[in-house]
Amino acid sequence: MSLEFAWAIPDTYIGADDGPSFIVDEVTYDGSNGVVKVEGSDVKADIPVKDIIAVVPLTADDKSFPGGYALTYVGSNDVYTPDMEDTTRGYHYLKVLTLPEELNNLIVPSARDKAVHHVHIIISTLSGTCQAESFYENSVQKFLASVGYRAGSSYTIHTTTSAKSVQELTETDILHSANKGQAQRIILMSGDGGIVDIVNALSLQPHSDCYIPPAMSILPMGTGNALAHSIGITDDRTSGLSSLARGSSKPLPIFRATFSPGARLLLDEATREEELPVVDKVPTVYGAVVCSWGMHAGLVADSDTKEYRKFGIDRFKMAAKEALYPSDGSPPHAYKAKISVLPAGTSSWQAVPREEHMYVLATMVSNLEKTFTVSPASSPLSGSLRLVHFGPTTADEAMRVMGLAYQGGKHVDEPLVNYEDIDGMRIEIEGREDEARWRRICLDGKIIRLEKDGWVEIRKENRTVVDVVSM
Ligand SMILES: Nc1ncnc2c1ncn2[C@@H]1O[C@H](COP(=O)(O)OP(=O)(O)OP(=O)(O)O)[C@@H](O)[C@H]1O
Repeated sequence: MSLEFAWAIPDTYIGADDGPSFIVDEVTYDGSNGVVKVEGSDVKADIPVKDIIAVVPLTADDKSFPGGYALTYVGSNDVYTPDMEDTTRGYHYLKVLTLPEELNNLIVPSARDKAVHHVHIIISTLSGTCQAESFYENSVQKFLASVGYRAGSSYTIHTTTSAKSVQELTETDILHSANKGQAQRIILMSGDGGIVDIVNALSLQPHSDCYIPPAMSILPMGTGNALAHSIGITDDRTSGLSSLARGSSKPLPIFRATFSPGARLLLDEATREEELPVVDKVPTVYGAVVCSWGMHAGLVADSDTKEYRKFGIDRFKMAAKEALYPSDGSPPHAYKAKISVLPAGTSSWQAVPREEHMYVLATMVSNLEKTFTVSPASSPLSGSLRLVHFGPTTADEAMRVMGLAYQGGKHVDEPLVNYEDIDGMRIEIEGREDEARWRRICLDGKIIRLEKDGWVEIRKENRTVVDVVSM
């Protein structure tokens, strides 16, 4: 099987402004190892099919390639002969005259061939290690241009300026259009925080009868990126671009958390606090990823500082070590509360037969990080809610057990760990924790402090407010 590449076009080369052009003599496709081989006088590359973002049919105005295709893929410096310099991993763009059948499923229509509904790009500047703006400028913008989308006419860019930016945009523009029955695409360049802001802004207000859930494409730019990892968006090297180009949308399952009246959202490294939104007189927050208390909530809260954020994903492990091995040499904290669960498919609450706890985490996703499989039985977007929990143990044992989550989720096979399919969970502090830091709840990365006799209850929510795009 052979492909006929003509050249890489310098002005549409994605990833650098002055990419050189190449004459390609021979291109072959090897189905057995899924690799497209490009060989020419000054170019040589093996392109794994996994690295191909999209194949776009060229329209009649591409006169030099009538009936051809534009092929975009994640490039690397192996596309060049050694004497050519390229230090960036960019997104390359080639024109192809004939396409082997095996690549037909990678074809997406050009924006010029279809009606474009409204597209919002949200660039969350402070997510993760602050890469969203540069990824937009160096890659996303150029990729969208290669499939016929132009900033301004076919999409609107929204760059965050505060922690409220995503929420404000969603509850004004996006909700308004959804309620008018308009189909929308949100390209979200953030971590899980941007997702929970969108979910809440769309869930807390009433919907019209003609409400259309916006379709959200995630380009993961956060630290954990739990939802993106759990639904396969990061399975290839295209940083979410292949799902954006070729994915389809499915309803995003969510849960509802209700809180006691004195619960407060902690902000700005816990220097500020806010009341929670109220629904039917009850403080309410919606989530799509996780609700935890104990060790996990503590380490997310403690590591959400400017200092820790510099360390990227390592901030969670660093904070976990500090929580497990306190500097005064004392053992890790034994968290005290009454916990009840509503087992899946039942209608009666059951108390967890344990007074003290270390790890209590309910989740709708499988992975909290790419390799941290907290709930191995959770399948993508299935809507199941699973609870992982265990009681007090030594720091070394907690490290060992949760370390097994990095081995495909083997921690759930440990006798110490309880793992349950649930429809709901309730945590009641009952005045048993004096210090505020032991009463922190993590909800999709947001930190909410309960009062001394406070409580939180979560339940699966049976409605769709937003769709999510995945392969
Ligand atoms: N310009 C800004 N000014 C202040 N806050 C911002 C700004 N841009 C983004 N933020 C806030 O930064 C936080 C980023 O959270 P996000 O979840 O996207 O990234 P993360 O916490 O690194 O990743 P993850 O939740 O996946 O681990 C959000 O709370 C968001 O509101």
